[in-house]
Amino acid sequence: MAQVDGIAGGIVATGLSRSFDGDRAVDRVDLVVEHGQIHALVGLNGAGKTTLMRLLLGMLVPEAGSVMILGVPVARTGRSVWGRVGHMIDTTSGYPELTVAENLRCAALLKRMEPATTSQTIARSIADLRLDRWVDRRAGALSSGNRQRLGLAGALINRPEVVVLDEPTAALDPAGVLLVRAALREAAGRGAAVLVSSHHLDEISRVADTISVMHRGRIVGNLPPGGVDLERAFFDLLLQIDDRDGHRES
Ligand SMILES: Nc1ncnc2c1ncn2[C@@H]1O[C@H](COP(=O)(O)OP(=O)(O)OP(=O)(O)O)[C@@H](O)[C@H]1O
Repeated sequence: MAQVDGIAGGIVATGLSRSFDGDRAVDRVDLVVEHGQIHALVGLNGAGKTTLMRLLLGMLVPEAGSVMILGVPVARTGRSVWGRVGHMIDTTSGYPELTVAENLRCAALLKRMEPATTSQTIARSIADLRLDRWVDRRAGALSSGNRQRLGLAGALINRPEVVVLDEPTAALDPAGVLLVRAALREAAGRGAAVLVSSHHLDEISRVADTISVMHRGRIVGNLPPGGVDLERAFFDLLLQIDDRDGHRES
């Protein structure tokens, strides 16, 4: 288990900041995503959730701060670490010209999975995400919800120890939402550190162990998982922060 200054975590971020054109998208964020936990990130459009996830995964370089993934500084991670991480940041996942089955074979290859078990793993993954009907369809010709299912199947194919999913249910039907919920529980249940963003407070509250609220690039507080009237608690927190920082709009 990754251990940093006494903090155990699949992901440990400290003081992360990143600006675009002089505007702070992520502002001095500290975050720990522990093994066996589902950590949800909620916030308004433009709050900085995707940018934070990109920083955590080394897709963007921070101006300040540091990230450790599975105990290794993100800038120094190699294939051995990335083979233990699964993520879905873009909703248009997968190579559009390849079929569902071919995309999953690519994902398995990139994760350096055992060739002997790859076919079995792909079959399991297709069944888990209920993609059976679409195995031979090109990713580019899938509906947005099935494309998202394909992205999830690819992200989870190697049973990763760290999972980062940006709005994994955004395009999904109610059946897909249930599958994601089960997949998140399964991942955390076997000890993975799971970070997931969502705009659906009630839905995320059913699975999350921790709900962090992001606002104007900062993590400004937590919501109680399973709590009642989370929307109200969410907006109360944002108003309180805006009042404190002089951002209140009349
Ligand atoms: N590549 C980029 N170039 C310029 N600005 C960017 C870039 N990526 C993000 N931003 C800006 O950073 C801020 C945070 O965006 P981000 O996508 O991280 O928010 P978000 O919380 O994920 O939003 P949403 O809920 O709408 O997906 C926004 O003001 C956005 O316009």
